[in-house]
Amino acid sequence: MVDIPAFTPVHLLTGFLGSGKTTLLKRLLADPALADTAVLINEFGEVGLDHHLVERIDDTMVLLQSGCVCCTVRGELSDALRDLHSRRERGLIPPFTRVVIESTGLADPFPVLSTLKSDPVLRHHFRAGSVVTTVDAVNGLSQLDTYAESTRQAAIADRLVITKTDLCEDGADLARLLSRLNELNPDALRAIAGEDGPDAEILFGEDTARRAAGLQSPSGFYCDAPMPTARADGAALHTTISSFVIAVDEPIDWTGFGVWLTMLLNRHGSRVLRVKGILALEGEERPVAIHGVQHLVHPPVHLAGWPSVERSSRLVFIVDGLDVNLLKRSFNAFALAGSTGIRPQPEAAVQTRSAQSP
Ligand SMILES: Nc1nc2c(ncn2[C@@H]2O[C@H](COP(=O)(O)OP(=O)(O)OP(=O)(O)O)[C@@H](O)[C@H]2O)c(=O)[nH]1
Repeated sequence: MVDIPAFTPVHLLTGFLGSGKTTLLKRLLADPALADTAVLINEFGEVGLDHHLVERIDDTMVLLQSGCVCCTVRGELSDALRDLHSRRERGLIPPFTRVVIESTGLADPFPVLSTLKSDPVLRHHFRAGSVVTTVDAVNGLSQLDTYAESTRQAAIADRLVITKTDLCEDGADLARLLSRLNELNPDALRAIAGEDGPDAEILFGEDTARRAAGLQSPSGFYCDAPMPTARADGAALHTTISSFVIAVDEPIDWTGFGVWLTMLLNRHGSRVLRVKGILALEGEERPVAIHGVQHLVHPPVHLAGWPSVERSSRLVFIVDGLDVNLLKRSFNAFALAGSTGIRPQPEAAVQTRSAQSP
C-alpha cells in the first residue's frame, strides 16, 4: 500500500534546448526507482515509450513497466497537475507519490515552480521538489553567456547534470564550463551524464537516500519552503527567438538535405538554437531522426518505425534572429532538389565551423 504524501513533491527536469533532457528521462523511465511517479512530458513520441509501455490509459496518459504514469501536457501545466490529482483521488490511476515534469528547453523555471505555490488547488496538494538541469558540455558555456533562460535554469538547479562530455574534445572547455557553473550555482550537486548515471534515486529520490549515499544537501532542496530560492537574476527573456516547422510530404533526398543543413549551420549555427525532426528519405522504409544544437549535428538515427500514422517529414526549428522565409526558401532550393539515393550512415557527430552561405 503506497502512502500518499500530504504534499506530493513536484520535481522539474529542465535544461536549455537540445541539452539532453529527453535522453536522460528516457534512461530514467526504465528505473524501478521511478515507480510511484507521474511524469509530465510534452510528447510521448519524443521519448519513445514503446519499450516501457504496459497500458495506454487514454490519449494523454500511459502506464509504464516501472509502474510510473506518463502524461503529455496539452495546454496549461496547472490543468495537467489538477487532472492528475483528481484521477489519483478517484482511484483511476496508480497512487503516485512524486511528479517529474520535463520542461521545454526555453522554459523559465520560475513560473513553473510558482504555479505550485499560487494555484488555489495545487498549493494544497503539491510542493516543489528538486530542480534538475541538464547542461550541454559542448554548447553550454555560450548558451549561458547568451541566453538568460539558460542562466536561470542553471542557477536554480539543485542538481546539474553535465551532458555530452563524450563529445568534448578540449578538457579546458569543460573546465571553463564547470567553473562558470560553480560561480552561478556553487551549491548544486554535479553529475556527468552517461549510460550508468546519474540514477533516478539521486536525482529525484528522498533526502535520506541521498544522505546515506554521502551526498551533500544543496540549499533549497530539503527546506520546507514550497519554492526553491533563486540564486541569480537573468536579463529579460529574449524576444528574437522564433520557432517554426517545415513539413514535407514527398520523400527527401539525403544528399541535398545534408548539404543544405551543413551550409546552414556553417553560416548561421550560433542562431540555430535547435533543429530536430523526422525525415522520410527517398528509398528508405524507416524514418530517420535528426538532432542539431547550434553548430553540433548529432549522428542521424534510423528509427524502428513511424511514431504515428503521419508519414511525412517534419523539421522543427528554434532560431534566434534568423529570417524564417529565407531559411524556408533555401530549404526548397537545396534540400528538395535532386536525388542520388545516398543514405545517412551512423558516424561521429559533426561540428560545422567554417562560414559558407546556404
Ligand atoms: N554524444 C552524446 N549525445 C547526447 C548526450 N545527451 C544527449 N545527446 C544527443 O543530443 C541530442 C538532443 O538530445 P535531447 O535529449 O533530445 O535533448 P533535449 O534537451 O530533450 O532537447 P529539447 O527538448 O529539444 O530541448 C540527441 O541527438 C541526443 O542523442 C550525451 O551525453 N552524449
